Amino acid sequence: MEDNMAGPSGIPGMRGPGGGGRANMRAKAERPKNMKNTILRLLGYMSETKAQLIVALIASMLSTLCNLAASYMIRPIINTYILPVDGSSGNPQGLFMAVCVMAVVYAGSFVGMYIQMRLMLSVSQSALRRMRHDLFTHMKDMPVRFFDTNSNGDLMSRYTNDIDAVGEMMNNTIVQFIAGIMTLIGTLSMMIYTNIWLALVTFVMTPVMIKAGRFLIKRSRRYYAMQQESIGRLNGYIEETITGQKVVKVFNHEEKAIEEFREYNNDLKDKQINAQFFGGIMGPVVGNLGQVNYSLTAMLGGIFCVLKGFDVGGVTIFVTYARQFSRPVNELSSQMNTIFSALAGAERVFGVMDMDTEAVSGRTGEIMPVRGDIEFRDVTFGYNPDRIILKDISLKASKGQKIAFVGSTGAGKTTITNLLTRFYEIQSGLITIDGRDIRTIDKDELRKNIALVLQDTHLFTGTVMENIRYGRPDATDDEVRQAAMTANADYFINRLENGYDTMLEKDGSNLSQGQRQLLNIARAALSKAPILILDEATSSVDTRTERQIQDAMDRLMAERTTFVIAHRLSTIRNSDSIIVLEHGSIIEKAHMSSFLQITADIMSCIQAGRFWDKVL
Ligand SMILES: Nc1ncnc2c1ncn2[C@@H]1O[C@H](COP(=O)(O)OP(=O)(O)OP(=O)(O)O)[C@@H](O)[C@H]1O
Repeated sequence: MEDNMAGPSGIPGMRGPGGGGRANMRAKAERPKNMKNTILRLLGYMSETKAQLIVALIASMLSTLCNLAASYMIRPIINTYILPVDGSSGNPQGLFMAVCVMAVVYAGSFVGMYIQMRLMLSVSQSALRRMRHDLFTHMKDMPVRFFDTNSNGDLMSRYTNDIDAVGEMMNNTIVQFIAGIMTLIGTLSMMIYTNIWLALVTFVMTPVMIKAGRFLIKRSRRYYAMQQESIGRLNGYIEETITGQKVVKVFNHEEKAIEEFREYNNDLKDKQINAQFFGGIMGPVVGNLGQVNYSLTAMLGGIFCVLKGFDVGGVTIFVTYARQFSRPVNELSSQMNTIFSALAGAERVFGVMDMDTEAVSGRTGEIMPVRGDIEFRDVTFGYNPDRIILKDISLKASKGQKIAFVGSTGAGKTTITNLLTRFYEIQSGLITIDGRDIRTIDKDELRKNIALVLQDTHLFTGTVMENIRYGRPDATDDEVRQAAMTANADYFINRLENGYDTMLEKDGSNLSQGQRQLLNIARAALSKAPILILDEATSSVDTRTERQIQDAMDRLMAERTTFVIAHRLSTIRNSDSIIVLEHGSIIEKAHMSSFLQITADIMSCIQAGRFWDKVL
């Protein structure tokens, strides 16, 4: 068996249909992962329940020994009570007693196996719980870039397929593997002890069996890694299609979706056929070689009995051992399916755990108050260093000012806000808050000072009250209600069946779009953050709701330094300055100092950019 688990089994950046992670996939595939390391890390996870693991191993060892001893007891039973070597007649009474003793020894083997199975369940489930916990806590600290470039389905499959595969291995395989090796050694020793010449037959057959096993293992290992990858890709695609099913339907993309799905599905089928074939064939191939071994030893044993006076009891136990010997080899090789699936899964999980997280302190409690003066100085940025998105951006916002960003789609408005929150780091230039370089401010601290209202509202499963409280977990019920009033949401919440205790279904799908936006605003209103980022919703709602939302946003912006990605003329008019972006550069900055100025500025903006289409 080779140490290196080659191939793309541990590819954390792999993405489904979008393909964003393919480059990542290649990069990782170049660096083969270390199988030994993976096993050691998995053992590390099992060490929490070390005592149980040790007892399970001892129980398994006792079970194997009892099994070997019980098998050996057949020899004296035959030679003493059935076909006594001294030629006397059999002894049924003695035989009964001896068989009873043998049954007790077999029962010992069963009890050992039972104890081992029960303990291993607890060992493996504790290890899996820790793995899931570590993966989840690590993932929460991953930078936004990680989630932008990995499909949800692919990430979800780390928690499902990959960890399940590891669980399957921990539950059964490890003990079976160790018990198998022990049975192998024990059986071999007993065979040598019983008859060295017959044992030689087995010795000759063993390398043949191992060689055949190794060949198949090598092939199936590669296909197993590919199968896991393919599952991740398929999951990613299913997840994208399910979440975007409204879009799929409305654009009549069902056929196309089915076609693409078919591709991924076929790919998985091909990979699975290969993986299962090479994994599954291993058992029968090695098993049949074992049968050859069994027949040869039976034949030779018979000849020895006739010609050399070898005892019948000896032959009987030898053929039993010969059969027993092939069983662990057979079992060990068929366990390889599970083992490789599990190791490929574990490598994918560890792959994510080994990725760099954002440096966050995880500090909770009071936030260090900032005033909210923001400055961008010659900021240049690209999501990929070779494709610059923002060029030399310089702007200033004093405490409480509202800056409206306008510009055609893809101009870089959202990107500016991504930099202020440090979801992405700038390549050059400087961003300061109250004169402090934001890179010197802890990310947790920084983000606690920023409230964010995004276009796509995200509501969690829970009550309305809990969802608003997400903005500040320590807020009292009264404060939540107050925030809902500020957001103009109080009225509609009170009319819900259970008011603030109404459970929101998946992502608030039992609310209207306008209501979801109002809850989003309420959440930000609850936060005491002095800086606000507002991505104004473009979706149209009825005029009354529109007015309510506008009103709520105006109240939200009061007293806070606000960056608003503006889509409404009213928002632009109420801003202290507007910044027109085009292809990542500021092409116009206009300050709203007087009515005349407003008109002039808007006119110049119309001339400067195509944003007017959008504003209207
Ligand atoms: N996560 C990302 N990875 C790589 N490129 C990105 C990413 N997000 C945005 N971009 C690119 O950055 C550019 C600016 O995008 P941005 O989202 O800032 O535009 P925008 O002005 O907010 O557009 P819109 O009004 O349509 O929301 C676009 O060309 C886009 O393709």
